[in-house]
Amino acid sequence: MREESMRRKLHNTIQELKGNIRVFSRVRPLLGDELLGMDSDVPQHINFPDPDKKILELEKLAGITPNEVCESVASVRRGSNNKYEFQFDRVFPPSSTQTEVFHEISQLVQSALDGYNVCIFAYGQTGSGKTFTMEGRGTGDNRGMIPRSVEKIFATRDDLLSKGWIVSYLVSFLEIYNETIRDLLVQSRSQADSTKHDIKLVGPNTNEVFVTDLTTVEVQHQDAVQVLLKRALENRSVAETKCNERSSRSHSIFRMKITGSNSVTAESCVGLLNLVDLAGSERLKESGSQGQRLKETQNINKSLANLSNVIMALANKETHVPYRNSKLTHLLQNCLGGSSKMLMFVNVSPKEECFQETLNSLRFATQVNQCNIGQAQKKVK
Ligand SMILES: Nc1ncnc2c1ncn2[C@@H]1O[C@H](COP(=O)(O)OP(=O)(O)OP(=O)(O)O)[C@@H](O)[C@H]1O
Repeated sequence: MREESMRRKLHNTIQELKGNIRVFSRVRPLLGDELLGMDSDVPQHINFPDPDKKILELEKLAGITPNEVCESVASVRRGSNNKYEFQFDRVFPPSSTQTEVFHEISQLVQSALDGYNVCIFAYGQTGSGKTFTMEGRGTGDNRGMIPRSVEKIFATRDDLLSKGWIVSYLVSFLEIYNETIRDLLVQSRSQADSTKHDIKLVGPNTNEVFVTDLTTVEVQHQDAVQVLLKRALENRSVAETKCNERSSRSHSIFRMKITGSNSVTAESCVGLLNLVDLAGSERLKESGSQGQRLKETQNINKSLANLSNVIMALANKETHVPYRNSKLTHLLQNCLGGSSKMLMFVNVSPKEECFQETLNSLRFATQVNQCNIGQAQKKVK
């Protein structure tokens, strides 16, 4: 227990020094047909030169016009032979397992249990492994960050109860598609399509918001969360057939609110864990979108740009933070900023043809990594 509390303290100290914003990069392996004609299952244009696993090097193997690649970010170095070096808090090569990745975020999940607001994002182009990282595949070793976080949270339950805590866990799961909120936990699909949801402040003297008419489920056991995740997946896949791979075009937010009160010590605390699978980040120019797709891409670009604007405004301590400019940041406004902890995965495709998008994603992540958004505060009464 002492070791655990020391680890927690160290995590909080590191996070405070970093300003409570961390960035990890994860490169997925080459899969299926992508391996055809390749000498190896490891991408040749992405190198991991650093034994400490903090540097990712992108190398353009065959002709790219240097001007095509805008390098304005200080920590991105363009070396010879068109090499671009990026430094993050942690870099996960294609061989990394879900267990290894979760190990690096488990202290943040602990922070939500300790009464912090925590946001973990997956950012990257379509097909780069965001959903695999967050939700994972199946119930075995490929389980993603959401089920693993839930397991960690429930693993502490008995210990908390034995120490006199009364705890409750409230789960919601929604998606934002074309700036419209859709409840992923509804029982009836027609209800999901017909209900309009708004974002409102919980009270006059708080920046805490809630979504009107959103299903929130109190869960007593981790298996109950699995049932909810399955329901969300079904609700999403139905929409997908109607809206053409909609899940790639929407942001999804899994939220767990952990409330605890202890009558013995007269303590209470509330933590919020948000696990956010962002919509594919590909640029308009590269995506060649038209019609409905164009509208989707514009909405995605707008909301991702606004996420970046919010982070920059927080880092620059600006008096106005433009939370309300998109549903995503409006919804997360009390989980981004001084009193919260944030981590961003930048997911990377190993395909060489995705070089430009990879570069765009890594540049975005580098900007986020350079932000210092201040110290987090626990919400303990
Ligand atoms: N680390 C990994 N190991 C094995 N398979 C992976 C890994 N990452 C991703 N995949 C597989 O690659 C494919 C694309 O991944 P995924 O669907 O997670 O991408 P995505 O970024 O969420 O895309 P979208 O934006 O379309 O939702 C999936 O078949 C997924 O199972």
